[in-house]
Amino acid sequence: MISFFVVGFAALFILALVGFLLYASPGAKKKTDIPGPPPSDKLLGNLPDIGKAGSLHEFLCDLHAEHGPLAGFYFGQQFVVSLASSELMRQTVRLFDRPPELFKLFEPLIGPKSIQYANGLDGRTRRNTFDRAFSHEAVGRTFPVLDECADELIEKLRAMAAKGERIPLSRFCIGLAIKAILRVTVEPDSASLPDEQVAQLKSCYDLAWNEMEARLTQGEPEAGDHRVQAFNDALSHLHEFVDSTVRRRSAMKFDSDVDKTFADLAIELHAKDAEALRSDVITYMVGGFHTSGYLLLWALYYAIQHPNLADRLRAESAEVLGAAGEANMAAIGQMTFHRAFLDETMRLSCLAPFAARVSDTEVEVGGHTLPAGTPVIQALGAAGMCSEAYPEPDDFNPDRWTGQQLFEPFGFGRRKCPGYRLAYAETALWLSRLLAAFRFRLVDETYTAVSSFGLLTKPKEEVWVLAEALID
Ligand code: HEM
Repeated sequence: MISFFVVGFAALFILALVGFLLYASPGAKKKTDIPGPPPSDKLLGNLPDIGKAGSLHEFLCDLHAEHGPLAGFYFGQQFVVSLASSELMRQTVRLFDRPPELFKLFEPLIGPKSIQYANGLDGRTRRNTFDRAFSHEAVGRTFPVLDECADELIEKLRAMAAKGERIPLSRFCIGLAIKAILRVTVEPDSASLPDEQVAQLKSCYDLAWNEMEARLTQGEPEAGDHRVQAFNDALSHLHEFVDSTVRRRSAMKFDSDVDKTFADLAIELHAKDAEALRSDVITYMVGGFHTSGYLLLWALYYAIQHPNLADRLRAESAEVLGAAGEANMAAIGQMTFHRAFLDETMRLSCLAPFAARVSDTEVEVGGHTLPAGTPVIQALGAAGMCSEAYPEPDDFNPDRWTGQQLFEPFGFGRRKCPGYRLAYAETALWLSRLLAAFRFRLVDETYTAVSSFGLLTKPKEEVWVLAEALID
C-alpha cells in the first residue's frame, strides 16, 4: 500500500492527512450531492487515485476538469470538498480556521505551537498582532535592507560571470531570501548573515524537511538510527539560531512601535511561552524564505525562456525606478508588468497549490450546504490551470493579468498569507535588479524544469545558468 505514496511530496502530505481523516473524525461522511468520483477503495477512498495522478495538485486538476470547479472526493472515509474557482473560494472568505492536522507533516520543523495550527481566538490574536509587522508602511521600510541584500548577490554573481562560472540559481535565490527574511523579520540593523551561516541554515532546513518526508515513506527511524541523530542535530541548530537571535532582540528597548519587527511583536505576545515564540519565529522564517526564494527562481527561469518579456521588465524598471531614484512602495506599485509577471509565475509554477479551511458550523458554498467539520480545500493551483478562466493555461502569458486580479495566489480572507506585501515587494525589486545587471541563460539549453508538487512547488533539480554582466 505504501508504494503508491512514493510519488512525491504531495502524496506524502495526503498520507499525513489520511491519518487525521480516518481516525480523528471518522463520523464525517458525504451528506451532499456535490459531484465527484466514488471512492475507489472502501477504506482508502480516492487515495489510490491521488497516487496514480502523481500528487494531490495533479489529482485536483483532473478532478476539477471532469467535475467542475466544485467537487468532492474521499480522503479515506472522509468526504472533502475542493474549490477551484475564485468565485467559489470567495464564498469561504469569512472562514478563518484551518484543519490543523492537514499540516501535521511539518510539525517536527515548525513545532506544535506554531501559528499554523492556531485557530479561533488564539489564531486571530496572533494574526492581529503579527500583521502589524507586514503592513504597507512596514514593508515600505524594508527597501534599504532588500536593496543591500540584492547588492551583495549582484557583486557575487558579477565575479562568477567574469570567470564564466556556472551558477546554481536555486541555491542563490534561496540564500538571498534567507538573508532578507532574517533581517526584515528579526534584525534590520544587523549586518548581513555570513554565507557560511546561510548555507548551514539552508542545509538544516533541507535536512529536516527531507527527514519529515522520509518518515512518511519509510516510517519512523529506529532509536539509534543515524537519521534520528542527523534530524535532531539539524533541529537543535535551528533552535539555537532562533533562540540566540530572540535573546539578542529581547534586550532591545523601543521608543515607538514603528521600530518593532515581527520578532519583537512575537517576543511581547509570547512573553510567557518560549515554545510558542520559537515555533512562530521558525514558521515565519521558513514561510518567508522558501516561498519568496522559489518565486524568484521561477520568475528568472521564465524570464530566461522569454527574452522578449525579460526586456519588457528591464524597460519598465528603468523607466519607473529610474524616475523614482530609489525603490519604494509607490514605485513598486507602478511596476504593473512586474506584478503581472510575478502573478503569472505563481499561476504557471503552481507555487503554493493549496490553502484549506474548516468550520465548526455548516457552510454554504456554490448552492450546497457543507456539514460542520467538512475540510474545504482551496485549490489555488488547479484554479490557475482552468482553461475557462485562463485560455491556453500552459502558456506563460503575463498580459492575461494586466488590469485584473483573477485569483489570489496568497489565499483568501483574514487568514491569507501575512507575507504577501513583502513577497511582492522583494521579488519585484530583486527581479528588476538582477535583470538590469545580467542576461542569464541556461547552461544546458535543452533543460526544462520538472516540477515537484508539494505544499510548495519546486523544480526537481538545481537550475544551472550562466550570467553575462550588462552594467558595471
Ligand atoms: C511568494 C511568496 C508566498 C506565497 C505564494 C505564500 C503563500 C501562502 C499561502 C497560500 C498561505 C496559506 C494562506 C491561507 O491559509 O489562506 C500562506 C500562509 C502563510 N505564509 Fe505565506 N506565502 C508567501 C510568502 C510569505 C512570506 C514572505 C512570509 C513571511 C512573512 C510568509 C508567511 C506565512 C505564514 C506565517 C503563513 C501562515 C499564517 C497563518 O497561519 O495565519 N509567506 N502563505
